[in-house]
Amino acid sequence: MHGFHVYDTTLRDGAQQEGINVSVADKLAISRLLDELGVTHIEGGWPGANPNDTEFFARAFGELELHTATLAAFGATRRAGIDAARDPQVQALLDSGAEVITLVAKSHPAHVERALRTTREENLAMISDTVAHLHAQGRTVMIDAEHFFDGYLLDREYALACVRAAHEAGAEVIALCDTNGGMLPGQVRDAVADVRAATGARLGIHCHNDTGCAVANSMAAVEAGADHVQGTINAYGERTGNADLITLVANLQLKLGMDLVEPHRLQDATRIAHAVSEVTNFPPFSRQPYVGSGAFAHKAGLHASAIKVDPDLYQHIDPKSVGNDMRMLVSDMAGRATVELKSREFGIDLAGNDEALSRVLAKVKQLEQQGYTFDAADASFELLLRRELEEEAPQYAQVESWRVMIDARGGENALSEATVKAVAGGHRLVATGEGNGPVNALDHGLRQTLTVVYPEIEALDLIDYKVRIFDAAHGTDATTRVLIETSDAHTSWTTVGVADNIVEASWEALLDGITYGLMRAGVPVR
Ligand SMILES: CC(=O)SCCNC(=O)CCNC(=O)[C@H](O)C(C)(C)COP(=O)(O)OP(=O)(O)OC[C@H]1O[C@@H](n2cnc3c(N)ncnc32)[C@H](O)[C@@H]1OP(=O)(O)O
Ligand SMILES: CC(=O)C(=O)O
Repeated sequence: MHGFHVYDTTLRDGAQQEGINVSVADKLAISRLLDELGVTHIEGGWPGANPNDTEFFARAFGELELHTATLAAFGATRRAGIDAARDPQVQALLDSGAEVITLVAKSHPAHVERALRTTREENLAMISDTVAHLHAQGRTVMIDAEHFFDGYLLDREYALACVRAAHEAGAEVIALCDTNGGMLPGQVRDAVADVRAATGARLGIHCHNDTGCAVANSMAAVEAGADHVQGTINAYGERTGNADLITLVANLQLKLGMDLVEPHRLQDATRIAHAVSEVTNFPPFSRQPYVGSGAFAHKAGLHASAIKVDPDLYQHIDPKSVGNDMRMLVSDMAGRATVELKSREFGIDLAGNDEALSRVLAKVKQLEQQGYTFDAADASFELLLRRELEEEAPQYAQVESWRVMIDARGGENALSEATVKAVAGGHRLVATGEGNGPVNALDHGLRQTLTVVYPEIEALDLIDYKVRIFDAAHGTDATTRVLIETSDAHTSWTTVGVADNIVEASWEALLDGITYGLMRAGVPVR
């Protein structure tokens, strides 16, 4: 009896995604995260194809201490017309030291004849010779049967012959690949069931997402008897990507009751998916199933009112089982229940306080109509809430005035200037900041003015700035919304400002960003 394989190909097929470029150090870091997730195999790359992948294997065996995963090296069957033992590409796979070697093999007649430019018989020999050679060297060999489903639909007998050639030569698993990603679940289910019955081989599944069905197709294959699934973290991969491995594992484990990874590892899935995003430098996708920041976020007021009774009424699993959290989003679609639940996130209990709930809700709806957006700016909502309630948000300074001057010369050397006047800590403060634009200058001016009394401001950084113009047709009368993300190096928060000009909207979002940061850090009003 063999165990189910959770085979990760983030470092190989995931790295085939447009825009991903991972160094050896990145690959080592991702491998550690994959091992924490509990995958059984990490496909590290194609040794011999590029220096990075060769170096990865050379370093991985010395530097990685893997607990759940085995490293697999990826390569191709031998070239047509040469002995497997004399093919340098096959030798590089052996030289990598990997215990598991996965070979991509053709199983579609048109690919054999037109891409490989060889005969069907020679392709079968390429498969069996290469598998037998690597097997004889003591390696576990797996096959990625490329374009399997398209080939199967065109010429079932030939596709089966490729699977049999690999199986009989000693391949442990033959992963059937939907290389072009064009299959639908019914087609995959039928083909896998048929191949299994016809060959008796152990089957795996490798799907791409071109029909948006990579996970569904992989599930269908498992239901038809495949016990090896391939996928990538965050669904990275060639074109539209591969099956999202975390979604797949969560579906199989939480929905079908399969025992694939230890529950405490799945409970770390959100952190791991986001940590991989950090390494690849691709921002996490908020609507990603299970691990997206929005996967358990609720905006509609009616949802919140039911969630107040029982969160399970509007969620398909407990978010904690994948390390995620439920969140309430406050917007003009909110009801009093939304405000009550959101306030609870801030440690404010408004249960039964209908007057306050209605007041805050009315304010939110009125401001959203003017262009504010609180579902994207939690920090501004918390400040609004505290300002509306008895326990006011701290007011760290009374700003008397601010003004900005823009250097009309423009160009690289032109600096804008902002002067901010405020009263704080019993002093009247005035300072001027410079910046490479009016908002940058205002940010510096505000900080320089308040730092004298609140040196904690130095730990706060503006990390993102977004502008949206409403009613652009009104030209210079249009409304501007600014969202500013501020960070204290551990976490970040977003504030919103709306005005009929960009500088005023930015000022509001900037001041709230700093106020929120000081409040969060527990800084008292001085
Ligand atoms: C479906 C997939 O995603 S499989 C993974 C694909 N990944 C990659 O291609 C990334 C790494 N690839 C590379 O670095 C390069 O393509 C290399 C090093 C593998 C080969 O580079 P080159 O030697 O310059 O060859 P090139 O890329 O032009 O052509 C590939 C060769 O492999 C042959 N080939 C293709 N598939 C297979 C296969 N399954 N088995 C054996 N040979 C194959 C082709 O016929 C071609 O042979 P030819 O040079 O005799 O015409
Ligand atoms: C092997 C592989 O990556 C594919 O067929 O898609």
